Parts: sequence; C-alpha cells; structure tokens
Amino acid sequence: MKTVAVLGGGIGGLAASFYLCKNPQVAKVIVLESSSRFGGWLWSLRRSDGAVFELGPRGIRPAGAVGTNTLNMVEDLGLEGDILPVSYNHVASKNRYLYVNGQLHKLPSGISGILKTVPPFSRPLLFSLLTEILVKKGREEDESIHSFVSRRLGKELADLAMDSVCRGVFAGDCKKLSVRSCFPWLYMAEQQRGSLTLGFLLGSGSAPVIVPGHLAQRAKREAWAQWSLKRGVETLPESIAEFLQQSGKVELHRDAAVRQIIPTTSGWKVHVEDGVISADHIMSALPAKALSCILPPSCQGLVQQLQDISTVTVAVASLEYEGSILPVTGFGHLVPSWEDPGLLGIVYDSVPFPQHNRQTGQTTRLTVMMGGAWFQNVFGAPQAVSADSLLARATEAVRCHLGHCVAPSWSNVALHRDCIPQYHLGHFQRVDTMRAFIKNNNLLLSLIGSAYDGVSVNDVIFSGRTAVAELLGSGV
Ligand SMILES: Cc1cc2nc3c(=O)[nH]c(=O)nc-3n(C[C@H](O)[C@H](O)[C@H](O)COP(=O)(O)OP(=O)(O)OC[C@H]3O[C@@H](n4cnc5c(N)ncnc54)[C@H](O)[C@@H]3O)c2cc1C
Ligand SMILES: C=CC1=C(C)c2cc3[nH]c(cc4nc(cc5[nH]c(cc1n2)c(C)c5CCC(=O)O)C(CCC(=O)O)=C4C)c(C)c3C=C
Repeated sequence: MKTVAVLGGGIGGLAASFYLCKNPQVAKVIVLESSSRFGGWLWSLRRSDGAVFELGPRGIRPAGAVGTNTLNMVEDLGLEGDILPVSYNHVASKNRYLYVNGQLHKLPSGISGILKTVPPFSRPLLFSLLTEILVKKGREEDESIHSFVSRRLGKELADLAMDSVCRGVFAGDCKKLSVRSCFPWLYMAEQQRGSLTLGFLLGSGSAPVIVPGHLAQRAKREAWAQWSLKRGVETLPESIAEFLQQSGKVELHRDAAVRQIIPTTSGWKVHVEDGVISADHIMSALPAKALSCILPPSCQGLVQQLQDISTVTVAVASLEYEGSILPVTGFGHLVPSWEDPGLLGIVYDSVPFPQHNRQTGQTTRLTVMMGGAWFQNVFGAPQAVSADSLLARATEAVRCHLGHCVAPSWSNVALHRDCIPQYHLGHFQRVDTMRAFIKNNNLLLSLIGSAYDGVSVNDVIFSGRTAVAELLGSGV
C-alpha cells in the first residue's frame, strides 16, 4: 500500500489527490500546500453583497476529452446544481473582439463571417483557409506560433489573430511560444493532414477516449461553450478539498511549504518547516521553479531543465461600474502586442456571467489584464509597481477602448507574480528530457500541473489523472 505525497494544493495537486484517493491501492495521500488556501490560481473574490470577481480563470471549456473529464469530476463532486453554462448561441460566445488601430473589431464568426472581408483583416478568411491547403509541410521539429501561422495562413493572421490569442491564453509572445507545445492540434494537423484546413475538416491526432457522464452529455446536448459555478470557479478546488477531507485517506496541510525532497532507497524524505515526512512516491504539482529549488544536488540534470521553463506576471484589475456601460456586448476584447504591449485585453465578465453581479441594481463587471511577457518592459520590476498605477492604467483602457470615462464604483488590483508558464521553442524536448531523467534515475516522481503538458484548467486536471493512471497502472 502506497503513501503518496502531493506537493502543491493548486487544482493540479488537488485533482491528482482526488484520483489517488479513489484508488484502493493507495493507503494515504499527504497534500502539502505552502499558502493558507487551496486552489492556486483558481481564486474567486466573493463580496458579501453576492458579487463574485474571478482573479484567475473565469470560464472552463467543456470541449474535447479533457473538458469531458473535468465535467465528469464536477458531476462526481455533486456540483451539477451549481453550474452556470454559457451556450454557443450566447452573445458571449458569438461576439469576441480585437482592439486594433484604436477601434473595436468583432471577429468573424459563422459561415458568412469567413466568406466576406471583415476589418481589420484585408481579405476573407476563406481565402487564407483555401490557399493554406497548398502550403508545403514544415520541416522543423518545432517552430514559433508566429512563424507557423505566417507560413501557413499569412502574416496578417499571425500579427492580428494569433498574437492576440497567445496573449489571451498564455499572456505570452507568439514569436517565442512553441506551436508544438502550445497548440498541439495545429502542429498535428500539419503533420498528419499536411494542412490546418484539412486537419480541421477531417480530424487529426488521437485524443484519449473519456466516457461522458450525464453532465458532459448535457453539455453536448445543450451546446455549452464554457461554464462557471454559482459561487465562482474556486468552488471546484473547495469541493475537491472537502471530498478529500471526508475520504479519511487524505491529510491536507496548508501553510506547509516543502523545503527539500531527498530520494531514499524506497521513496522520499519530504522536508517541511516543522518536520520530515516519508513517502513512497511524490507527485509534484508545483510551479517548475519551486520544484527546482527543493531537489537535491543529485538531480542537477532535472533542476536545470526546470529552471529553463520561464513564467510571466499578470496584473488583474477587477472593476465594477454602476449601470450598463458597454458599447458592445460579448466575451471581451484582446489587444495585439504591437497596438499596446502592456494591455493584454478586457473581459466583459457581466456578459457571460450576470449571475455574478451584485444582487441589487444594475452593474457592469470588467477585468482588465495587463503585463504578461511585456510586464517588465512596460511597468518595470513587479515588486516596485504600485496598485494605484495599475488601476490608473486599467481605467484609462476602459476610457480609451470602451469610451466610458466615469470612475468604477469598486475596484481590486491583484498582481499575479509568475502565474503562467511559457512554453517556449523546444519545450517538448525539455519535458521529454526531464521525464527521461526521472525514468533513468528510478526516481519515484511524477510531474503534473501547468508547467508541462498544457496550461488550461482542463489540461492541468487531466495531467493529475494521467499521472495517477501511470503510477497505478489502471483506469481511474
Ligand atoms: C489570470 C489567469 C487567468 C486564467 N484564465 C484561465 C481560463 O480562462 N481558463 C483556463 O482553463 N485556465 C486559465 N488560467 C490558467 C489556469 O488557471 C492555471 O494554469 C492553473 O490553475 C494552474 O494550476 P496548477 O495546479 O498547475 O498550479 P498553481 O495554481 O500555481 O498551484 C501550485 C501550488 O503550489 C503551491 N506551492 C508553491 N511552492 C510550494 C512549495 N514549496 N511547497 C508547497 N506548495 C507550494 C502554490 O502556493 C500553489 O497553490 C488562468 C490563469 C491565470 C493566472
Ligand atoms: C494568464 C493567462 C490569461 C490571460 C491574461 C487571459 C486573458 C484573456 N482571455 C480572454 C478571452 C478568453 N480566454 C479563454 C480561455 C483561456 N484563457 C486562459 C488564460 C488567460 N486569459 C486560458 C489558459 C484559457 C483556456 C484555454 C483552453 O484551451 O481551454 C477563452 C476561451 C477560448 C475559447 O473558447 O476558444 C476566451 C474567449 C480575454 C478577452 C482576455 C483579456 C485579457
């Protein structure tokens, strides 16, 4: 019977513990989290008047195997009654904007959208998609997202669309991010079908098969594009923690920073501030740098690779306005890096999730996100930036982009240091090298969380499930 130490109580560590806990081969799970709360970046600021402001993820996509897997977990936790779905027909799914040349532009959607020229683009999307079929397959093992999309679909789509999408998923620079690691389905479509258009039409890659439960079937039937929970997405880690607590098999430790881990002949010694814990196996759901700092010198090969995975800092300004202030309606808008490097975009939170508005009176909730890969250049060192200057920058963006000059009635600024890993060129090799090091040195260690195999909440939960299946050799 195994004792497994799970390092990190973000959604990755909690998801791994959830799957471990359900497996009869596991006797005990010890979760060690350095901060005073579980959930990591899943963080919902709840006000006493009922308003909810998401400081991290705000909507989770149900699509694909990883989306189905998360919904199965949500159903298992009994959270079905708390779900807030947003369907593909909802205005928040249909209307997404780019802020280009000082104006908001609705992105093309539906068949008619790809047939005509829609500004800021200079030709119909269909033209780029058809000519793409004739483009030769790339020969590089990896390529930046910008280079890949320029080569296949043209520089305009790379500069406008992909530049913005990378800021809205990785807060990152598409000229540095790896297409193979950030968008594996794009890479696979070219590899297997020789074209993104054909890959999209005919399918490519081999997705794992996850049997959908009732909730995932409902999501498909009702065509959900994304979902949240009544009291915010933080309800998910809270419910997992409650489930783990009730299992009787799991010890949950907050304020328990792991200082060092040392391999022994049969497992590990895990050093925390006030003692040492023995474990047969470690699942690390820590940020890559945090893991690199606690490994012993004998793991130098692993330490260097972990340190090479960089991260970026994002400032999140949550703003509440009285009344309905938006000139357009939709999910929000993204800003390409050449338009304004420091301002990533604005999410119109009250459009997809009006249920999170204050219960009395009409309000508009917005989130302005700033920094990312451009943080240092635009704002300077994160530790020296004041919340007031970030708030001023955020309200200025609302004035400039949305034409609303009145100050917000409530605001909150959060600085998320090193919150999102950057899968730069060669990331897949780094991850392969690390896993080979672990295998060759017989280390009883699994690497999970956003640093390796995908940054979305779904990917991170799935990484926990995969690690447990690999450890215990069975379905979970
Ligand atoms: C602003 C923002 C918006 C996002 N939006 C979306 C979105 O819309 N959709 C989506 O799918 N994803 C989104 N994401 C991404 C997603 O939220 C993250 O990738 C995911 O939550 C990462 O989970 P994790 O468990 O891997 O890491 P983390 O949440 O970073 O958890 C790691 C944990 O380890 C702990 N820790 C660190 N060092 C130690 C130590 N020495 N000992 C013990 N514990 C330690 C930390 O305190 C933390 O709790 C967003 C992220 C951010 C920051
Ligand atoms: C720190 C990372 C992120 C920032 C900054 C961010 C800002 C931001 N995002 C949107 C719009 C969308 N984001 C979507 C999904 C999504 N966003 C992030 C991270 C950040 N977003 C992640 C990790 C994901 C999950 C991606 C996945 O594969 O599931 C979506 C949904 C995507 C879709 O349905 O196609 C939208 C839309 C804006 C406007 C914004 C503003 C700065």
